[in-house]
Amino acid sequence: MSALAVRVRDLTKRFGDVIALGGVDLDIPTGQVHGLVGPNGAGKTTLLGLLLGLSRPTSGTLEVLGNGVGATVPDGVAGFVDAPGLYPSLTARQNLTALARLRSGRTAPDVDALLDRVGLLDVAADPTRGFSLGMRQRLGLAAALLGDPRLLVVDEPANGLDPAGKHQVHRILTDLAADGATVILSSHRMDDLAALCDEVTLLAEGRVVFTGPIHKLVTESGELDYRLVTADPVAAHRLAAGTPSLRVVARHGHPVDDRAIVVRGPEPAVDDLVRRLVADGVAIRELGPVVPPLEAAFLALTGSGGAA
Ligand SMILES: Nc1ncnc2c1ncn2[C@@H]1O[C@H](COP(=O)(O)OP(=O)(O)OP(=O)(O)O)[C@@H](O)[C@H]1O
Repeated sequence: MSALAVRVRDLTKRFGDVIALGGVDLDIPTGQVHGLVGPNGAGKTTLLGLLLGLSRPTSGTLEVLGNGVGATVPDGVAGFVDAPGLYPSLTARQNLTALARLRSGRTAPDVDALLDRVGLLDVAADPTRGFSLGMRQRLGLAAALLGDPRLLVVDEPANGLDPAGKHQVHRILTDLAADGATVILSSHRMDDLAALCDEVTLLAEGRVVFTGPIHKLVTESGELDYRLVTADPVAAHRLAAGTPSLRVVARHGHPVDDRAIVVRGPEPAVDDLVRRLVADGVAIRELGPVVPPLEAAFLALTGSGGAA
């Protein structure tokens, strides 16, 4: 088996005048959960659709599971974009059985086991018409798992799920990767991506602006703002102002209240301040980044003003 589940070179996709993807290069190793993130309109859905064979590239090379993607998608690839397609008048069990027959020409023996795996066995006999968004996502995931995919491509798989459901879906995805499959998921939830993914690719305006391990993405944000609450805000302000490479700032939207100060600088300078506070006997009650580091990196690299 190729060490790469996905190999993309100079991939371009145009819709008329719109360049949804403009010269994307990307390697996704086998056996990892890989996150795709980016602002609205960055090209994530377009890329997922190309991987699933739902559309064809305008130009460039796209190899999946060691095979070039041409008129057909290689065996072993499954998933959904936007939302899973279901037959509303059929029950959950009937939906999966029908899909299994369509795909393999025979009834899959493991439909109930799959429904159990995604937490839908209790509602197996209910028509999917009445399913919530979270239930649809789970059934879509079960449908994608029908053929034991080696590459699973999913769009916001935890959309609409409560915390327990989200945990269950995350577990399914990480178990798949632990068994050697590759999972590519698109999400706007940076905390989900941080919890799930080995590596992430950040797209902006149809281009890759970062690809690699999450911890490296975090370092891309450079200086962060940290909110510091101490037992003695006056002393904390004085010590922070005297710490090299550190500035005391008040940011719009993050006003400094009378107990807290906000400092901006690299991590080692914040460490330095902590040592100074401790040496002066100033008790630290809270210290943390104002914007989570992943979100800060997202904003820095995409130049977005809004949240992920
Ligand atoms: N079928 C289409 N016809 C015309 N333009 C399209 C089509 N599909 C996508 N686009 C355009 O391509 C660009 C990328 O869209 P895409 O849906 O891939 O972005 P995205 O990153 O998935 O965004 P979102 O986070 O909002 O889902 C956008 O400018 C979009 O308007």
